[in-house]
Amino acid sequence: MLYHVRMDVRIPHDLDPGVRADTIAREKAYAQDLQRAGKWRHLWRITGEYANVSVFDVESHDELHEILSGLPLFPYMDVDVTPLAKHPSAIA
Ligand SMILES: O=C(O)C[C@H]1C=CC(=O)O1
Repeated sequence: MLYHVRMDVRIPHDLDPGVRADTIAREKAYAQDLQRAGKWRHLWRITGEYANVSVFDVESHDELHEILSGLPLFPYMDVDVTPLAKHPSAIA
């Protein structure tokens, strides 16, 4: 099942710089592991924003929820999920 996910990152300005750097480093490792596993199929920066659009390929709503809620930056994100279905005119 494919899902379009938009993540807007809102890290508080007063967060300890060490905690910030550690959280971002853990987020990167977590995201790259999921990409290698084929679960996180696309990851794009939205130009000019601390936000991304992503496409996930997972088995269920529950699996996606588990992945998203496990993001180290999850406490500092607004997440918007859109389930994707096949378009009848798509050729691939
Ligand atoms: O920077 C972001 O968009 C947030 C998050 C998503 C992947 C990652 O490494 O960080």
